[in-house]
Amino acid sequence: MQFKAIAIDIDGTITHMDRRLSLRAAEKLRILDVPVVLATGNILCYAKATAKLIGVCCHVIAENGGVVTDGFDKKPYVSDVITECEQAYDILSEEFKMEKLDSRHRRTEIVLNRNFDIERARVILSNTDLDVEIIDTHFAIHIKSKKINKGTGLVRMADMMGLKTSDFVAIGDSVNDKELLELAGYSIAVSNADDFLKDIADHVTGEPYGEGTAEAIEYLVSNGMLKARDQ
Ligand SMILES: O=C(O)COP(=O)(O)O
Ligand SMILES: [Mg+2]
Repeated sequence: MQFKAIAIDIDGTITHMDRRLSLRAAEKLRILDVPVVLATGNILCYAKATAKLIGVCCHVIAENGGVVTDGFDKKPYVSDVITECEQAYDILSEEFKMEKLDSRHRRTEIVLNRNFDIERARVILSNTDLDVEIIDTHFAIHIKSKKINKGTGLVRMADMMGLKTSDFVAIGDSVNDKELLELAGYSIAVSNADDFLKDIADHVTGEPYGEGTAEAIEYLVSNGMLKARDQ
């Protein structure tokens, strides 16, 4: 089966463990002859800069699906879900000293340094009626609305591109990639991924991090599942 596009996570999937971009993964993505959608928990300007620097076009799902755009200079779609996240943050601040990350640029969720007791925070929030969850991607902790995720972002993006979510291959490493991998027509987890993600993926790479993604793209191209440009 040939797929029409790829949606791919950034941290832990096209990077090394320390978040340096894997140049091998970037080069493999750049030579694909299908649209490359970066799908990330990072903020929009970070994701757009990553797309620009890799040399792929402008399809970005940022903030775990809260922010979606199909053009570098277009006004993005921004979900209206920040208020509950702020209320959750205010409640948790009474208990923990927390450090927000990128807060000036983050529009739909709150991201925190991984330096407080998440389990305890989850218990506190479970005693409220807020429709939010706390997720830990191993890179940061997100207080996010349960109404959005990279899967809802993919539905929106597919619609904008005139595609179905099943037309996509998806690659990821972490809990915030679950819905993305579930909705894609074919899903790949890099070998450093959380075990539960490897269990739901159609294919798991032998190599970890960006090396795993480079391996995955070679596999997809050599099996006729994605088209690459002639070299
Ligand atoms: O924002 C994070 O915590 C991780 O980012 P990612 O979705 O690109 O892996
Ligand atoms: Mg990741």
